[in-house]
Amino acid sequence: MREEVFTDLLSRQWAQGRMACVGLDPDMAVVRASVTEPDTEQAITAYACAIVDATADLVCAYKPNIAFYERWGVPGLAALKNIITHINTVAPQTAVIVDAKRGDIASTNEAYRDALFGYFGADAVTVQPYLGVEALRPFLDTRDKGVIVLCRTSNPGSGELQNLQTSGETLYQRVARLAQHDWNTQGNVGLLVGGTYPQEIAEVRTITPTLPLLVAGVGRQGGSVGDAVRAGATAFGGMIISSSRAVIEAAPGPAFAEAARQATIRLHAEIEQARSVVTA
Ligand SMILES: O=C(O)c1cc(=O)[nH]c(=O)n1[C@@H]1O[C@H](COP(=O)(O)O)[C@@H](O)[C@H]1O
Repeated sequence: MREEVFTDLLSRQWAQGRMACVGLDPDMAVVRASVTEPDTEQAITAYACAIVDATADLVCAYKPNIAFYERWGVPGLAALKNIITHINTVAPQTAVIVDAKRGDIASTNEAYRDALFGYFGADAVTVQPYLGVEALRPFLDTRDKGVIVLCRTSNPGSGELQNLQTSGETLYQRVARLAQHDWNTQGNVGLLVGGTYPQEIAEVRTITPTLPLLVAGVGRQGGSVGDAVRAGATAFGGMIISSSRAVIEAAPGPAFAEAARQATIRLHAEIEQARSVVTA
């Protein structure tokens, strides 16, 4: 496990104007079209590491979703480990958020914590709060590591549960309030908000003036980067704006890495443009 504290990594990146994040969710058809390595572990590793090399100066974080590695079994998980090691080597100031959406009883969460922070070396993970804060303790008590709690997700059906009214507020507002006032005792909690719901991002930001907000759902899911940033950015940054397919699948084929760089430049520019309005 490396020593860097997640929130320190983030603050330094924000201070340098970086809020973009590239989601490393490799689709095997795209990988095969883009690199020549026949072996699954080597192909996924080569593909993702080339994207890292092409974008590391532009982003505050990378967000591999573990599902895209687990689906290939041992070679996929070995590739994920290789990629995180590569990021730590070539971009040691860039955070790695492993998107695993974990959350189980506390003893099982201890096993998830050891796998994600210990074995894989994540700086932060995504978790779901459905079992309550007591169950999330193993993550929350790892104070150097970020714990990003699903609050208002980007998918069309997210309101089915997250919009339910609970004591005069919605469930996602309640999650935001608990995160800000009760769960963040170690200063390592963030919230996931969907870029497809800027109004809800604004509500969450009102409830949580200080927590980092991870935004997914811009790019291929159609969320507006500008609307998300205007709804949730703070004077210090405050957000991690993540895009996966729109960046890493920008041009499957030999020029995939350069195309990913150009897509990341556009993402960064959209963030910058919206931030200039926020901070003006
Ligand atoms: O936790 C997440 O990152 C997440 C939350 C959410 O509400 N919506 C969402 O799309 N995600 C993840 O963000 C990534 C989105 O990928 P793209 O739609 O290709 O940018 C995937 O890894 C999703 O699992």
